[in-house]
Amino acid sequence: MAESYDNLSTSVKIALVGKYTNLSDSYLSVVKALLHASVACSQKPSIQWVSASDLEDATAASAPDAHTKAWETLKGSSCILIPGGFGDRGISGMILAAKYARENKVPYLGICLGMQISVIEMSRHVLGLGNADSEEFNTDTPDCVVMYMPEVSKTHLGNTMRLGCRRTFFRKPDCLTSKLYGNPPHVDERHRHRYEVNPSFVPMLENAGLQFVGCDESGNRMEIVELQDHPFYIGVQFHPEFKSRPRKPSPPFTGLILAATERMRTLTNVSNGDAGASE
Ligand SMILES: NC(=O)CC[C@H](N)C(=O)O
Repeated sequence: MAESYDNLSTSVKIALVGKYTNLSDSYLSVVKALLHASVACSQKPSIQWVSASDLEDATAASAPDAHTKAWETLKGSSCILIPGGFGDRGISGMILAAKYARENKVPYLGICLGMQISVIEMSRHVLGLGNADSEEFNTDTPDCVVMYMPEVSKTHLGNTMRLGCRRTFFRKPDCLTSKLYGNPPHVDERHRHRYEVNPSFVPMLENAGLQFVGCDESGNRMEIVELQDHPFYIGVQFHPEFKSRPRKPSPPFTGLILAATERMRTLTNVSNGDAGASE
C-alpha cells in the first residue's frame, strides 16, 4: 500500500467542509476512507479543509480574507464532502456549500449531517420553504424537514441515538449507490444520529429531483438520497467511513473520487481545448 501510494503522480482535491476543521482528528475515519478510495482510483487525496462558518455571509463582513479564501478553496476543489456533526455552528455555511455543489454539478457526498444539509438546502432553495430546518437547530420551524426520530437502543441502555450497524434497503434498485455497492438488495452500515428526514416531505422533494433511494425495513427512515440530473450527488444517513479498509474502500467514497477524477479530466480537457482553439 505504502509503495503504491508513493508511486502515485496525480492528486485529487477534496473540499472537506466542517465545523472542526482545525482538528483533523475529529474526521480521522473520513480522512482514512478518502485515502483508501483515492489510492484505489490511482490518486493521492489532497484534502482542502474548509471551515463552514468562513463561507457564511456574516464572515464576509467580519473577516473578509477568510471568507474569500474559503470560497476560493471550495471552488478550486474537484469534489465536496460534508461529514457528520452535531450542533448548529457552521450550518448556514454547509448549506451554501451544498447549494454550490448542486447548482454547479460538483461531485458531492453528504454523510449523516451532510445528508440532512442536502434536504434542508433543497427544501429552502428549490421547494421555496425558506424556513425549512432540522429540529436540531430550530424546534419551532413550520417546515421541519429533518425531525427527531430517536431509537431506544436495546444494547446501549438509556441511549436515544440510532447507533451501530443497521440495514438499509434499496427502494430504487437501479440507483447509482446500489451500483457502487455491486447491486445488492441491501447494505449494512453503521449509524450514529438522532434526527432523520421527515417522511411527510419525501414526495415533494422527490418531485423536485431528490430521490430517496434507500430506507430502513419500516420504510420510514430515509437512509440514502441521490439528486437527479447531477453527475454525482449522494447523501447517506449512515457513516460509510467506518467500514472502509485499505484494500476494501467504501463504495460511496470510491464513487466520489471517481466522479471528482472525471470532473478534473473534463475541466482539464476543456481548458486545453480552449487554449488550442484560440491559438
Ligand atoms: N453523526 C451525525 O452527523 C449526526 C447528525 C445529527 N446531528 C443527528 O443527530 O441526527
